[in-house]
Amino acid sequence: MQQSLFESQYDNTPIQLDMPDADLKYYPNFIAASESAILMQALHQSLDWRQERITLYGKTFDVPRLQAWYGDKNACYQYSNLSLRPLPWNSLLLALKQKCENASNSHFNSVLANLYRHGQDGMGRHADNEPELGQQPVIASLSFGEERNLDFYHNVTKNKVRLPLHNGSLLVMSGDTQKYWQHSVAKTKKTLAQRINLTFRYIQN
Ligand SMILES: O=C(O)CCC(=O)C(=O)O
Ligand SMILES: [Fe+2]
Repeated sequence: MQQSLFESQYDNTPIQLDMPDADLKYYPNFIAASESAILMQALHQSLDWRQERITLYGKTFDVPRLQAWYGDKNACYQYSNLSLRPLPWNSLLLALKQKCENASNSHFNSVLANLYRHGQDGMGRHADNEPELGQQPVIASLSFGEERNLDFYHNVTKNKVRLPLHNGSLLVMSGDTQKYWQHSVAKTKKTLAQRINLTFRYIQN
């Protein structure tokens, strides 16, 4: 019999976060700490991490993190007038995708991987509300390594909620979350170890 990639009994009971106009389910111990350390190292080594650049007001900057985009062949997304093709899945990403699909009862065809190398890496405020994600996208966000805060901002009430995402956790964002809330990963001057986050998505074509 094939051995399972995931040996441990994980805790698959989510915490439903009490935030208006959002559907957020948090699984603090989705993957056991011992496994998360191994998975983090495997992701670090096996993904094709790239330094993307963005142009803002005529100036070009390095994005403050490394990224990799994997998925089904046809799961392209539009980015600054470019149609970006994903890299083909590897077996580790496919296994993690399956695990997130089972938990969230959803289907994903792509994943954006982000590597935050230290405290000075982060992600600016945004919503994952691109048209190709549909009206009420389900996004499964898996975190490995250093705990970082995901800060939510309500578009109308300006309410702020800070959610620390810890090693081996899963956050499933669905319903109207992207419509009413933006989120960011703040930079910090603190000395922090690396973190890898995977956001599984379904791109409609
Ligand atoms: O790193 C995180 O927890 C957030 C990533 C994110 O918001 C995204 O990939 O869209
Ligand atoms: Fe996001």
